[in-house]
Amino acid sequence: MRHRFLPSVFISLVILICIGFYYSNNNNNGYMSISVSGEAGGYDSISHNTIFKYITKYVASTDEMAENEAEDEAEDEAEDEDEEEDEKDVRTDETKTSTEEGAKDERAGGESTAEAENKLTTLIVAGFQKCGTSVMATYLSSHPEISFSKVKEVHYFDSEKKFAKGIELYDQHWPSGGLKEISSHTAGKDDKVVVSVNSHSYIDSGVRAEATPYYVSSGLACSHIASTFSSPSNDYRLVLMLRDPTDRAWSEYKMQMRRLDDQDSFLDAVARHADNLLTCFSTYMLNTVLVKDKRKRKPGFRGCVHKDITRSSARYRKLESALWKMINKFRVKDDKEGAIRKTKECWVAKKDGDDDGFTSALDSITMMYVEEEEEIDELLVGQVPGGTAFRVSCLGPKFLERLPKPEEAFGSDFEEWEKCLESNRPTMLSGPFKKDGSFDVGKATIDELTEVVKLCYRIPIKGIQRQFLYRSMFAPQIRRCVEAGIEEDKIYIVDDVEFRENPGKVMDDIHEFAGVKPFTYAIAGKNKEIEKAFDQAFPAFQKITGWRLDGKGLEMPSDLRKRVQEFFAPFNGALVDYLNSGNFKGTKLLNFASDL
Ligand SMILES: Nc1ncnc2c1ncn2[C@@H]1O[C@H](COP(=O)(O)OS(=O)(=O)O)[C@@H](OP(=O)(O)O)[C@H]1O
Repeated sequence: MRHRFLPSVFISLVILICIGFYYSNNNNNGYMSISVSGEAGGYDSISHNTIFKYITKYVASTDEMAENEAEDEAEDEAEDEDEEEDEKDVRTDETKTSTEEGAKDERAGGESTAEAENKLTTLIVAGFQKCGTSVMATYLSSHPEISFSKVKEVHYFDSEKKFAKGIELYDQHWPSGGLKEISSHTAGKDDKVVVSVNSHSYIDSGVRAEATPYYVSSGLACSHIASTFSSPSNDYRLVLMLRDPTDRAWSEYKMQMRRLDDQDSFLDAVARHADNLLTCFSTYMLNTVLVKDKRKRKPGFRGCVHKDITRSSARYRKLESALWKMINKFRVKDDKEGAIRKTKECWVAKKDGDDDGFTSALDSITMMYVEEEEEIDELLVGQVPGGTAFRVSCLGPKFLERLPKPEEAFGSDFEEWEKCLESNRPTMLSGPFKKDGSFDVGKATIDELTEVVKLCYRIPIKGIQRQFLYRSMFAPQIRRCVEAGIEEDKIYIVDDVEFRENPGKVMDDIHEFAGVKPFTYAIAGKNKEIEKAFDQAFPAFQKITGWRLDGKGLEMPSDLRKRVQEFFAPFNGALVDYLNSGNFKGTKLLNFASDL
């Protein structure tokens, strides 16, 4: 008994001595202590005891971590593909409630048409950006027979990568994995009826909805939609919202201004919470190295960074991946301990550095965030008291986006269009060109126009998008969708003026189009209430994107407005002709083109 027990005691002792030796060694080399700092600044060293406790905790929680990490990896993989637009609307579905009068009565009628036929219809608000899609999403998400996606914008059909992963990925955006959720109504405060979506049973039929206005502009989504929903029991409907193209373009400009404000406040937050970020990251690196697997991340890294930084999840993820890149740079492949040392140097050396190069963690983080990425050797900037300092730059200046003044921004859009026409003229049909060689939109057939637009706009593109003109070229984009296989009578066209002035009527038609029962929205037409309901349904959307129901302020310069209006006049003509020649549902009388 005694003999069997002794070896294990011996082994444990050796392990403990090794760990102790390892950390004492590291701590004695002048720059190896793990720095800890509070948000107020200043550093303390983590004692051996703390490290030991940390390791013990780490070992004890390995299984749990492995699970979390697997989840994190899956999530990261999915998230990495997301584009800027994809990040903007995280909806916690549990909070989704909407106050509606009369819902009880409406539901008393029994099953919806779609349910009765046991078919699933996916209703997609597929366009156009800045044309009121969020208001439409707010209404639809309040309808008792419509299960709305957990985020407003799903961005599945516009991504080759996501689409390749299969419909299951899409289905996950609905609470029951894509299956229709039937909501019921319970009496709420003041005898109003509360629609509570989450607490109800699920069925595999009915109507689910989402609103990704980028779909129609992506050039990819429509063919993906057409090929996905090809059976009558698994059908689709598209809603396309239209607005005066000049107002739409200006609304996009204003939104981008707000997003840049958000970027700047993110940068401020990084600077403000740099010490805290540094501390989190030190711990994160320690754990990463111990795990000895570069893909494994410490669960909770996100959790220990201040929410002002994580709030903008797209930006936060870029920052995190930059930090991760940095770890890999400092990693010495065949020498894990060396990797630890180097990784730590990068951070810990700064702890004692006062004025020489790195005045504080705050400076170093800010620098890392804004500077051009360089080779590892060039990152060495010399000695600071207490250790070697590494100047680390992980995110390039490209990450910092700036929006030119309106005239310049639209000006380069005009230029791009002209240049494209110029360079593609030889390959285009000769019909729509004027004598002076310029392209005559007014003379072009819808197919010629569509061809030109396809040639001229490279899509999809990433980052803050400057496609003010392109996104307002409605007709060719609708045409491209139809070419891709979307049936005209499965497209419902909404005119924004009619939608604002008579939302009840528009929604009645859409209910019929989607196959759900009529429903009266108590919030219809009341901007304040719509905004409230929208924030409830998609809490992060406004904060992250700068979305506003009414993007007040900043008038479009009048000369620019005139120029843009003139540019779009022939496009409006083409749109009216096209809609009237087709089998589209919804309105064909567009207020913004009423004088044509
Ligand atoms: N009821 C109603 N009907 C139509 N349009 C409305 C309505 N209410 C708001 N708006 C205007 O829609 C603009 C925002 O559009 P989206 O929600 O589609 O924006 S986004 O693409 O989701 O970012 C935004 O435009 P701007 O105010 O010009 O920026 C809103 O004012």
